[in-house]
Formats: sequence, structure tokens, C-alpha cells
Amino acid sequence: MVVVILAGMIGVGKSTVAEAIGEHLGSQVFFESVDDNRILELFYRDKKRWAFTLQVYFLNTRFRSIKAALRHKDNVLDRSIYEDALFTRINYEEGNISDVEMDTYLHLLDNMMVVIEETEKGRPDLLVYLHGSFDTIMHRIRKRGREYEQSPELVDYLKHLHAGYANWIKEYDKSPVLIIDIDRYDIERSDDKAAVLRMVDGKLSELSSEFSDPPK
Ligand SMILES: Nc1ncnc2c1ncn2[C@@H]1O[C@H](COP(=O)(O)OP(=O)(O)OP(=O)(O)O)[C@@H](O)[C@H]1O
Repeated sequence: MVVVILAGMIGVGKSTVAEAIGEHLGSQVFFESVDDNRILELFYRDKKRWAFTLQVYFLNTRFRSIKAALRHKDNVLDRSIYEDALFTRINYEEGNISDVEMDTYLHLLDNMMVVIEETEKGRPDLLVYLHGSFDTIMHRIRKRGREYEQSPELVDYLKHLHAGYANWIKEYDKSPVLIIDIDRYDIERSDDKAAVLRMVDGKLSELSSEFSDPPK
């Protein structure tokens, strides 16, 4: 049983890579659909009013997904609960979330983490972190063309988030990590996609041999 989670900046391509890994490993993929997420649009229109509500919404849906993923067999998640606190922190730093809201969020998250760690598996096997330069990411966000992500006023928020990710990945310690540079590998090209899947296979087999090594 293998649980792989994806992480990385908005627009970096997590859903596409999650789908490719899921297909390759024969795993179920948990996508967070944003098409029916009304709060997301409200948030992009008025961050101060909706940031906390949006974070609680995502926390709840990610909690549900990670519990389900850790309970069943082979699964891939396109974004996970481990990463959402970064969005909350950035929104706190931007003044969109108050001290009291931040504290409430962190207590809620702590409680949820206890439940997650108490599941039989406890944590994912691998985090695949997609890293890209700010320019590449902006290019992808524009190309994807989701209306609420296009406002020129969002650039500072996206820069802040991009810088936040660099610290977040250094501190992440819930599972082993595989970093993929999207400036180098474009999953839409078949040879790059094959190379990415080989890296995932390589990492998973390295981890499973470490796991099965007899103790010395
Ligand atoms: N916790 C969160 N707080 C604020 N916004 C969030 C949070 N989680 C996701 N989002 C926003 O929701 C949208 C998520 O879209 P989606 O799930 O397609 O992910 P993405 O990061 O844009 O995708 P991909 O890496 O697959 O290109 C993005 O605008 C993202 O910023």
C-alpha cells in the first residue's frame, strides 16, 4: 500500500502529475475539485472577508481526503492537509486573517493531525514536491486562464506564496520527499513524463528497500 501526495505552488501542475502517477501506479487519485467551490471565488474577490472561511473549508475537505487515502490502499492526493497551513500563514501575514482566527485554525489543525497520526498508516509514504520558477508558474497560471486567478493585483500575493513554499518544503518532515523541477520537466511532453515517472518509481523502490532492510 502506497500513499503519494503532491505539493507545490498554484498552477505548478499538481493535478496533472497526480493523474499521471495514479495511472502509472494503478492508484486512486483524490482531486480537490475547485469548480464547485463558491468560497474560492468569493475569497479572490475579497480576501479579508473570506480568508478564514476558505481555510476552514479546505481544512475540512483535506482532512476527509487524507483520512480516506490513508485508510485505503494505493492512493495519490493532488494537494494535502500538510500544505494548507502555509496558505493560512501567508493570509495571516497579509492581514487577511486575524490573530484569533490564526490561533483557532492552528488548534483545529493540531486536533486533526492527532487523528491522522492515529490511523493505521499515520502518514504518507512520499511527498512529490513540484518546484518551478516564479516566471514559469505565472506563465502556467495565465495559460490555464482561470478568471479569478488573473487579476494583476494578485501578483504580490502569488510572490509571497511562492517564497513561502521555499521555506515550507525545507521544514516539511512528515514523509520522504522527491523534488521535481518543472522548469526542466514538462509533464505534457511524453519523454519528460516518462522521466518523472521513473523518478517516482526509483524513489519508491529506494524507500521500500530501506523499509525492508533487516535491522543491523
Ligand atoms: N488553503 C488554500 N487557501 C487558499 N487558496 C487555496 C488553498 N488551497 C487551494 N487554494 C486555491 O485554490 C485553487 C486550487 O486550484 P487547484 O486545486 O486546481 O490547484 P492548483 O494549485 O491551482 O493546481 P495545479 O498545481 O494542479 O496546477 C488555486 O487558486 C489555489 O490557490
